[in-house]
Amino acid sequence: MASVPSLASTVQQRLADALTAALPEAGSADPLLRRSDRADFQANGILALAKKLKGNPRELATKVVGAIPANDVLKAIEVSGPGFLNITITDKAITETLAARAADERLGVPYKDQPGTTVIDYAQPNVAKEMHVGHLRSAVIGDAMVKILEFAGEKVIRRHHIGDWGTQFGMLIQYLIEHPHELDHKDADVSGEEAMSNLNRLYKAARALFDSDEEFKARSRDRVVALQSGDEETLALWQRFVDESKIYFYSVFNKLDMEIDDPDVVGESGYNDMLDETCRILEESGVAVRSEGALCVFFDDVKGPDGNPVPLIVKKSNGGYGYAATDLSAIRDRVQNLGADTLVYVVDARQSLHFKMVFETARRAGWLNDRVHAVQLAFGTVLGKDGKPFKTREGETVRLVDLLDEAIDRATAVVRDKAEKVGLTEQEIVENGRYVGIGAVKYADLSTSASRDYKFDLDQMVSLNGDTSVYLQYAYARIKSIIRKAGDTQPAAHPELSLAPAERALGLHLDQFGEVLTDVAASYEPHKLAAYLYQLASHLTTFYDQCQVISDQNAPEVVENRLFLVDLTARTLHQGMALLGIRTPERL
Ligand SMILES: NC(=[NH2+])NCCC[C@H](N)C(=O)O
Repeated sequence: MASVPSLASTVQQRLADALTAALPEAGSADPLLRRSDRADFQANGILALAKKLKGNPRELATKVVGAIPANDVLKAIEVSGPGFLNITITDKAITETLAARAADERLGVPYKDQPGTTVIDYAQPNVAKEMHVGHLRSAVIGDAMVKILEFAGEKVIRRHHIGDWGTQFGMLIQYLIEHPHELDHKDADVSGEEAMSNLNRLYKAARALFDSDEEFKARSRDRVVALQSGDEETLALWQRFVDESKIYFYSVFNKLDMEIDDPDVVGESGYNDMLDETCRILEESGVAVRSEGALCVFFDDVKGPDGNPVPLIVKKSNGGYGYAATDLSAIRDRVQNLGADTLVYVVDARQSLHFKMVFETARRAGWLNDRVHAVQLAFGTVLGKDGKPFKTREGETVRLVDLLDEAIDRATAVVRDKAEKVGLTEQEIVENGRYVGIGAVKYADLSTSASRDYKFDLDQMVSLNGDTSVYLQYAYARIKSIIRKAGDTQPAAHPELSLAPAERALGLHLDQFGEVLTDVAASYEPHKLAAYLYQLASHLTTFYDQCQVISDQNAPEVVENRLFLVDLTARTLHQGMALLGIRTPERL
């Protein structure tokens, strides 16, 4: 089905046409249309135009209004104040537009004008290490962006750039060689928890030995050399660490109700074969230069506290490669082999300097250019209730799984509280508890601008009132229960009916869904979608206060039109939440 133009864009177009007709000397001026409290929309563009044309704004405004041909979208246009236009839409146009949206399975949301290929780098934990709240943010924000971009028609390739390479593996592998049963499982289907606790135990033991035993340290260093030179036995053991960690990662992602496909997990090690060439190209083109034995890229605007330039080191003086060489190789791969024209990195803001230097280096090398660009969707730190970086009382990093389990427990209690009234089975309580708990965690993250730090506060997250996912999930379930009561039929719209103020407000908000999604797909700001959905639920609440849906007092077509409105609201909520990666249970 074709996309449905929003009423705002229809009005904008009519005003722009009238502007050109009435004031040809204005060229193509923007009427600057905004939603407004005084009417449905307000256009402020004539003020600026009057200044430019040295005319009287009210006179110009009157002229523009006179040039609008008769139509059944605009009910009233008033010139007000110094030369604003207050615009009211007809009820008929609102209902007809909504009916067109309802008839489309995409709710009339347009596809991107020129879809391209985006490679998005997100959900990138580190092998043999616990996942923490920072990994949660990357996963949650990244997953939402993947869904939003795909919905917009973009081709999206996911890359989970896990930390699976580095000198620490020498120590781990050497320890495993000397204690060969440390990663053995009791039975074949080992749980993620068990896998991680094995890795943790091994890591701690290896670390302790490494720090206390010089001979083990030496053997570990030799092991790094063996790993880097591709020794088969060493690589096979390294692979065991990766596989064991994946069992754990996948169990966490599964708990997060997130799909991660194994072929999309291309960790740092996946670029090993490219590192030499990447450095050779950079050196030969003069982008990178030798400095104190290391291969470096310098930037005019990157200096340390002492005023000396801080370079990006692509190859260390001992010949080793680091994080930067890998990321530069990944850019080449993503652009040249995967055909990306956009690269998105959902990574902690604390790595912003790294990405700034990596992107600039890639531009100098020509891998990024006018046609191919890269952005870091940088996110802030997760704070505890006290406003300090999130730590346990003992000062340790909080384990992600513990948090998720606690969120699910709290949410299950909330669901259970109301379960009897709704008539939920035990199985539904458990399932809904998961959806509400995981939804709460995701929504808390997605409803604040990613660049800001946010407080991880479970009490607030599962609160039934306020800007939370449960509030939205209840709004959805309530509509579903009304629709079930009405007999579960597909309600039709009645454009001939006049609308109450709360119906118009709800309707006009519903009409903005596509615009919001287009904006979010372009700006990488999923919090705008969360804000839109919260406002939608708030409009719905006002609507319930002011308008009865099913009532003997209402004519049957009023009932049906209201059912139509709430049904479209439910579909919009469902679609919007799904794009944020959050489920909306039918009964709650
Ligand atoms: N291409 C990248 N560097 N992606 C980000 C990787 C994040 C890294 N594994 C971390 O835990 O901090």
